[in-house]
Amino acid sequence: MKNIFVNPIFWEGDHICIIDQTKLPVELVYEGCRDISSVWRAVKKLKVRGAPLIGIAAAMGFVLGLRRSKVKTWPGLLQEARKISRYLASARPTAVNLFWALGRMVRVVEAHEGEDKKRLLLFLKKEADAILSEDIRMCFQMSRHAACLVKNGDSLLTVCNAGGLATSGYGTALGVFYRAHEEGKSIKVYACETRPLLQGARLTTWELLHNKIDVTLICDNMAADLMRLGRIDAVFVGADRIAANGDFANKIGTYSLAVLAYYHKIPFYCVAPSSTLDLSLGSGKEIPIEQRDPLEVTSFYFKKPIAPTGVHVFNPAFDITPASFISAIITEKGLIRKPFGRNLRRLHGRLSQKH
Ligand SMILES: CSC[C@H]1O[C@H](OP(=O)(O)O)[C@H](O)[C@@H]1O
Repeated sequence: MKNIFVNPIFWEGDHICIIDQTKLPVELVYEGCRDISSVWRAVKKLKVRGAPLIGIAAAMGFVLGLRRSKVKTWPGLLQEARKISRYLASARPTAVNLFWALGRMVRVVEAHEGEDKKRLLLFLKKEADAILSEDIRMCFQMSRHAACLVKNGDSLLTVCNAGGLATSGYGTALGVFYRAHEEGKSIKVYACETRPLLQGARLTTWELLHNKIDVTLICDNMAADLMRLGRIDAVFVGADRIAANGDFANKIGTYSLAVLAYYHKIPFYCVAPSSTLDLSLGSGKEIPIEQRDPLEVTSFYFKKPIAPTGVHVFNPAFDITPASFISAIITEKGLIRKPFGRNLRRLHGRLSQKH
């Protein structure tokens, strides 16, 4: 088993414990979530963030919510389950993992209709644990499939945080870097700071330094020059939702890196588990993009204003990268190249139906 150095979420007795990622890198703060609204708030405020981790948190929050509910009998339990699912689903709209995980939890309730609540909760806890352990396995598998894409001495670029903090502990794009490092390859990572919430500056650098991987922090607007100077050998990013044709949503700024990489003939890879696939969507045009609080842009991480009051703000949390810009998508089932539509279906079948 590869080393997992960070545990972003876990059960602590009867409640959920999370790393509050908004406090990193200054403080490593663990916070207890004792009810469903604290899980919802943690996802909304990005205390817990990253597509796979949002799904894991939703599954655990679902268990917490039904356990604390006063409803004990049927059909009330099924109605309550669906209400909990709708509530948690309202936290953020883009990462399909949230809806995929909640769909699994509701299906467990439907499959055990009439069951005693105590036993039902055991089945639900088992499902939430499975979602977590599957993510651990998928992240390791993706890092193994992608190992052939990283050569000794490579300089790699990434955006946002697609690491252990965004998943069950090992990461998607960063899991590739961890694996390369574990195999003794000498790599250098350039991390885009990722305005406005600075997941790259705060979280990716924290993870990579913790794992003794050479990391250089850059402003988002410096990536083009690094590529022009021939300093980047490949780009690896995560994803929040991948449509059937391979278009995918990821942190805002990913699309510009894809265009730059394409222009500079630099391989561009998207690393994401099948829980991030939404094959019910034909293309990226159908992926909902979260619009966030303007204050994230008009202040420097909410600490001090950096724009005059009254300025209009455009603050989408994600953008869409068309499949044409992608060299390969890496899932737990392997390296998927063009034509993505056919190859995603071949490898992942009818996965990720409408949620
Ligand atoms: C492992 S993919 C994580 C994915 O989620 C991030 O978004 P956010 O920090 O807003 O949750 C970003 O898109 C990452 O690539």
